[in-house]
Amino acid sequence: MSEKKNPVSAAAEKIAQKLQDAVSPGNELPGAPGPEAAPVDEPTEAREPLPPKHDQRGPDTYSPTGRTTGARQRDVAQAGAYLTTAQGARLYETDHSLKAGPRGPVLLQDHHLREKVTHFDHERIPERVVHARGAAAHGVFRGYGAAAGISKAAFLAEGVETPVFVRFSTVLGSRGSADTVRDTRGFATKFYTDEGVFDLVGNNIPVFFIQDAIKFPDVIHAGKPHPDREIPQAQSAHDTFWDFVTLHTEATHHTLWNMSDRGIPRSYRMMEGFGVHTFRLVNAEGDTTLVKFHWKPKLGVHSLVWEEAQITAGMDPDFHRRDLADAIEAGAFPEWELGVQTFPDTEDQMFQGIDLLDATKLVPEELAPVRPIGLMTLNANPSNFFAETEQVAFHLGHLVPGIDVTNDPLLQGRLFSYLDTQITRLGGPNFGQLPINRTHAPVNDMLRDGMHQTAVHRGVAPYRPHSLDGGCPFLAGEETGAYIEVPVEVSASRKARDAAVSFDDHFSQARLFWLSMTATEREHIVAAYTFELGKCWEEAVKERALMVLANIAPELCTQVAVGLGLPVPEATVSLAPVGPSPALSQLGKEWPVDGRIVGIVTDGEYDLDGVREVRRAVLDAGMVPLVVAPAGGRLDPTGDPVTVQRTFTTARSVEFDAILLAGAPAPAADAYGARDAKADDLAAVATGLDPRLLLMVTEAYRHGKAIGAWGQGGRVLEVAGLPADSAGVVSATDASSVLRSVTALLARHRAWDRFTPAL
Ligand code: HEM
Repeated sequence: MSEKKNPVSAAAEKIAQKLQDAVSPGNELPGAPGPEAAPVDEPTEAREPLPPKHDQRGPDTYSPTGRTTGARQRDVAQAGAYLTTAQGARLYETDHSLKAGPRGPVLLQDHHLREKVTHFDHERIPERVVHARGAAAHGVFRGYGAAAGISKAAFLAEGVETPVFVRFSTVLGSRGSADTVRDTRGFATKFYTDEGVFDLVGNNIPVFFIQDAIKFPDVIHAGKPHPDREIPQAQSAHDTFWDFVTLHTEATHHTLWNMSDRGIPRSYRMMEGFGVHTFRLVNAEGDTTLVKFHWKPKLGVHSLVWEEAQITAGMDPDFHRRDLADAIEAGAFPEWELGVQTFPDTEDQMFQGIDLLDATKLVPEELAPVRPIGLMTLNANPSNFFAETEQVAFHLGHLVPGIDVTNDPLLQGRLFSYLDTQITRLGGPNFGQLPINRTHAPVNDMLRDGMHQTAVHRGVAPYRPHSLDGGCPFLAGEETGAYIEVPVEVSASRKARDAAVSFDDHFSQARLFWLSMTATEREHIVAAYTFELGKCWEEAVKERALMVLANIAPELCTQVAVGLGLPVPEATVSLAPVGPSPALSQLGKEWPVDGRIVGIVTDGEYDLDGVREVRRAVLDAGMVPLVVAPAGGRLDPTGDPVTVQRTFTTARSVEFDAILLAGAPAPAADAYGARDAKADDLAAVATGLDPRLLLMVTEAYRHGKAIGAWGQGGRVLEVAGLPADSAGVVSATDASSVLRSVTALLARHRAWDRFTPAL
């Protein structure tokens, strides 16, 4: 089968299958592989979350009498054919409570009722105080060995494979908020190494709002909804956020990234990740190197446009979550290379004038290239959201030999905060025993008791040294043990609530970022500031924000001021003499098109052969075709049927990366949809085209998406007023040449020429 030769294509086909509108049995996609037809090089077993090795350790099953003290937890969860109570008693009824007669009061003795309702009453745990909304996946990390000279961490050695669990998140929103809001994204990775767990808890933005963790409660209080009415949800477009970031101008650089396209990623699969802080690596000889960690996505870094992000938040609030899960389920496993920028571990911990302990600063890749040291592949979805994604607990203090922290004051505060919050969030100090948090290395600690203790520890002497339990745990040597502090000198100084003078520079790198953007990206930034500040109520906050922008770039400040209708202020500092870092721009590069979603619009009759052909070609290119028609069901059911996956009632342009027009569907093909047509769409109806199709096409055009048409499809372009020679619009006589041109456009993500930058 061709799917076996081309796993990407097979993966795309499976995504297409997954994305179908409620397809009835027997209505499968023609040619779609069944579950048994998984691609050969992606065995289905590999997609199962790997059971923690620690599951087999002694204490779980130990009992002084030699019998097990209970079934192992994984056997308890839903084993057996009968419905039971939590105690394993089989139930014959679960829909009626025990009453004194059919119409009588409920009896207190009904244990099944009380157990069921009580457990339900306690099902929720507090959401994370930040990063509450997230999605996660299992995978594997494979070391390249390129870091062997600078770190003795065993999992970085060549060819070593380490299971990982990654959770992506937004920061400000609650658990139920939308995925596509403008925000920073969390990118936290747990490596289950043979030497213990290593967590890399980063973001998709390489700098942070604040330089010292003591301000974290403040920045989060400012960014979260206002405490009186708890609005707005999951947004920074409100007074308190802008009040904070303009009073604490160290936040300027991170805020600028949020206002750029990085604040609205197209997919978790298309985001970079950054460890943000500088870490210290230690090699076998004890030599140290300072590093910054980077995750580079194989699919490139891509973003939504703002209107698209807003529409998506309503049409599909789970857009990113769904995208990640569907891709993995289909075998289109997302991949990132882990890389490091390396710096000499000098006494001042500066690199070319950049303070490596200041988390509001990045080091341009042109000055310190990112050296790849391993590859991460996400290849399995969690089996249970709560057990895994919700209960996972990351911590910067989870370190392995060869990786150490630095004195970055933001990092130092984080070392305290995560364990502390998790004790509340996960209900006690034993959350490390939850399956998703368990290390895969053997454990022999002296931590005892506490809420939710599930280990049955042996012996009487949980202290060291001891002489009672017939063997005292060994201590590792300095070379192999973790938490050996690198003997860096701590300069004798006076205690002070203070920071280094270099921390006072709040604008130079914001300017560097601005200068690194293309004209189109700058226009998006101007629009984002104008939107966000336009949502603020307090004039003083807006004026202060303009003063901050004047210190970054006068042209940015002027454009935003025009949009807000406010005077342009003078800069309060002289503009920093910095140059651009072209690596920071997302544009001008070409990337693989794997997993891109292509909508194929048909009227249901015209050129169905072209539709079949283009659908097959989209799959062969590793992309996902979704057939859109006026009504659901199957087209040409007696011939070679084509399944309709979206109708004009369920489809919206935001779901597609590109649209192919194979026909020109008429309105009122479905009566309900026709009623949807608004009065101002009547003109469109008069043209003989379904107004919802015109909305889809004009929206896609506004969002810079590639649009292709052939045959009857060309009429849609005409009615929509899109000349066939406009940027990113392709018209030809046959389906294959249209798809060829559209695929080439997709490699650049959008038809960027369609935006007409003023800057
Ligand atoms: C470079 C700066 C920072 C980055 C990159 C960062 C990243 C993250 C990420 C990715 C998460 C979500 C982890 C998950 O998916 O479970 C998270 C959660 C959290 N962060 Fe940070 N953070 C930063 C700064 C801080 C600071 C300064 C503090 C506190 C002083 C802090 C406190 C927290 C807390 C309390 C949570 C919730 C943890 C949990 O409930 O498990 N973060 N952070």
